[in-house]
Amino acid sequence: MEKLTMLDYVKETPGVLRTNIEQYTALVEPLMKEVQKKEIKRILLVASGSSHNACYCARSFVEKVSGLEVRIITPYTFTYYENDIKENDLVLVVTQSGLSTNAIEALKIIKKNQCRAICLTGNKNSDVKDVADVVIEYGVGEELVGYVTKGVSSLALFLDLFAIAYSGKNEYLEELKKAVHLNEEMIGKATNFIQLHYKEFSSMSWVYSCGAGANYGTALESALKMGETIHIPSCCYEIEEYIHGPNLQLTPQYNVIFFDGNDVASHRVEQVYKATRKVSERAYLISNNPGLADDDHVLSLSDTVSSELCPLVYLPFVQLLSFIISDDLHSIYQHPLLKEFKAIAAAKTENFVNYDGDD
Ligand SMILES: O=P(O)(O)OC[C@H]1O[C@](O)(CO)[C@@H](O)[C@@H]1O
Repeated sequence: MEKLTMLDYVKETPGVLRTNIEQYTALVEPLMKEVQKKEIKRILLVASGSSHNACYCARSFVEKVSGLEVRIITPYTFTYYENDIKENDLVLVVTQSGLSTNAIEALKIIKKNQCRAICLTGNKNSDVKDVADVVIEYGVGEELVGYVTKGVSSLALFLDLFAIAYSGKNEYLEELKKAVHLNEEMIGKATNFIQLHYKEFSSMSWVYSCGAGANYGTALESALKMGETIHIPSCCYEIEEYIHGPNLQLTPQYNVIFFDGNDVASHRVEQVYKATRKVSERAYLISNNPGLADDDHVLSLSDTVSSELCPLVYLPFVQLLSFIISDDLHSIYQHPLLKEFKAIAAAKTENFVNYDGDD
């Protein structure tokens, strides 16, 4: 059988998201059982890499709908510096593979603090089962490719669905369905957009991704995914922070991608994008800003969702850009010395199987 790719999983995602929305009460029930045990005031999400970014993609929606504060922290910082768990905290360690060594360490710290060690994962039979008190799957199904795409969107959706179940505000389900519809539209539109600017995208030496609000999560994932796959320096900035220093090194060679939430801040995104275009033609904007409809560096869709759900719509763009360019350039293969790196500092347990064959 042909090896599955990121592209296969990007295409599979809208169907999985639809199914998860349809079956959301059953999907979030194990987590709902956990929150019924005590009063919750804050959710603490402990996660790395794409799992961490998916939490950022969901945070604004979860806070708006549930009324709960959401804090996101990396497992390393949690384990060594900031693990003061409050009585009304719901702490969730999130790891898609269930094989990240730092997530396992975070679960051990939670147990040591005599709190409930809850793990959200893509695979409940993975190593986390040996340390967690309870392991809950978030409905990604199987994703063999390490450069996860389906897992990011389905994790963000799971957190959104949990907020709906927790608050009883079922009216938000319709907007989630609309976001999934636009996620599917984005797959086609992003593919065409990448082809339109193929000479520039396939010759990037470094790239900035800029977003704010929920799209800070989109920008984080954009930066991580391109760095992981295209193997170029790839940074994420909040929109306005980008013009407080990082912009000062701009030259016409710089690539900058902006994610607009189509909300009250859009006018400022437009200004920052237009300012960047004065220095580099390699600036791109994902936005439905009607004032930019004729600009072929702007990718827009047939409709919008509230800015809190934008990441669910925009993620296919960053995933496809990472896949198409890294696949065409064969850039995904790691330097041979990375083997020696991993022998000293491993991010995954020995049970991790590298499906991609890139190490
Ligand atoms: O969600 P997990 O499985 O803990 O993985 C976190 C991150 O670790 C990596 O697999 C790298 O080790 C990333 O690709 C991923 O985003």
